[in-house]
Amino acid sequence: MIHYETAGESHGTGITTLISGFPSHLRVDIDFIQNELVRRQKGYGSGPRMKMEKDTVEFLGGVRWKETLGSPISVLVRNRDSVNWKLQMDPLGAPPSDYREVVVPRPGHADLAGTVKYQFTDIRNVIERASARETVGRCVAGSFAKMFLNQLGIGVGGYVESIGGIIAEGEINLEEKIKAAHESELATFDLQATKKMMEAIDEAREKGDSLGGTFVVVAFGMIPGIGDYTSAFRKLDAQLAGGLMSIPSVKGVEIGNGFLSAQLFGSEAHDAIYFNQDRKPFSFFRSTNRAGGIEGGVSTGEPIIVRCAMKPIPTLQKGLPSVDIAEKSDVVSRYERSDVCAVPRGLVVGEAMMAWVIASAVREKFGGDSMNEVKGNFRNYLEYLKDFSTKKTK
Ligand SMILES: Cc1cc2nc3c(=O)[nH]c(=O)nc-3n(C[C@H](O)[C@H](O)[C@H](O)COP(=O)(O)O)c2cc1C
Ligand SMILES: C=C(O[C@@H]1CC(C(=O)O)=C[C@@H](OP(=O)(O)O)[C@H]1O)C(=O)O
Repeated sequence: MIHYETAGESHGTGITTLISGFPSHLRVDIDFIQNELVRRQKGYGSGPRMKMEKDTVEFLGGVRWKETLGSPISVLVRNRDSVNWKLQMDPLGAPPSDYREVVVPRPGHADLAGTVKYQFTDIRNVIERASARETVGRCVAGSFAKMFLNQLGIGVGGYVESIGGIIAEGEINLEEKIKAAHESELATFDLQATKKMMEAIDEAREKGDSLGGTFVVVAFGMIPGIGDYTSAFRKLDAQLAGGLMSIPSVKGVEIGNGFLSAQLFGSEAHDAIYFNQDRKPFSFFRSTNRAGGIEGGVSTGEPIIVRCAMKPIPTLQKGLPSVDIAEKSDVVSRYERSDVCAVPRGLVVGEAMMAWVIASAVREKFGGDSMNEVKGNFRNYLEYLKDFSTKKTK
């Protein structure tokens, strides 16, 4: 029901995002959207490009006087770096006489597979669109999803859990971890680990290498019944896995205790069901949340917890063995510039994707053309949950 698409190359004019399916009268908080884009640019380990860009949204359609109109929303974020690529990226020009095609693919990037697929000889054509520059558009779309969910009391946040095998630790709850992460240069909550992670990033940079890590994204204020067990494609866990896995360099997605649960007895792995009349609107609850808030592809009402693993950045200053696709000769992969570690930036994109997937399932459940209608349908459902919790059926 909601849909987004992005267009644009990393060094072209900019990234446009076309978003459809949001109701009218959704308040648009421009400061919030801008702040999300600032968050996506930050993080120790970011490369020179992030100092160059100053991502700023320009609305081209769908928003009037700080509210959505119900029509498709079109947003442009310009690439500041594009001034340095005018001739190389000119949509209507021709290659400059001194132009040299990129012929050495980077292992780990889309370079070789993308070039052979689209029958290019110039790897530049792949680099431009496979670049995670595109994720600025995801964060624009995700900001709309977050603003929509916030109106219904659902919030999405997250934190970096590990970088290069250094794991953040601390006996604090999820909300506290996320709050602390907002203050940290690496979006993590453990000060000691942050220091070690920064040292590891420095070491990787000095060695011409790169690092990956893990981040955790969480949705709070969930109600039971979002997503669907009746269709493979509408399962919330499947949608989340797809959305988060689509982020460049994310190679693993885990819902709740996913991989750990494979080693346990059932009695240790599931979340027993309890009842407490004082809990409103839904009186059924769990004292653990090993399932990460989803059973059978449907939200249980507990927070949704998803962990993602990002592989190390593929562009290495020291290079990796590769092959020149024109000459068919052994070479070392090329380097211009790059992030050394992008896990804190990946986290922000992860939050955007989680918000998008949940907003999509919420839109599907509650329909409505205006925010009033959405909220009315939502309130009716809360009433139903209350009845479900209080009325005995036998
Ligand atoms: C926020 C973010 C920033 C990234 N920055 C870089 C970068 O500077 N250099 C690079 O080679 N890869 C970077 N990547 C990763 C590549 O885009 C990614 O590995 C590549 O597109 C291949 O896709 P895959 O890893 O999903 O197979 C970044 C990823 C994200 C999410
Ligand atoms: C531009 C962004 O990320 C880029 C993602 C990226 C890659 O290969 O994925 C490579 C780098 O770009 P460049 O080659 O121009 O230095 C990153 O800076 C961004 O996130 O806005």
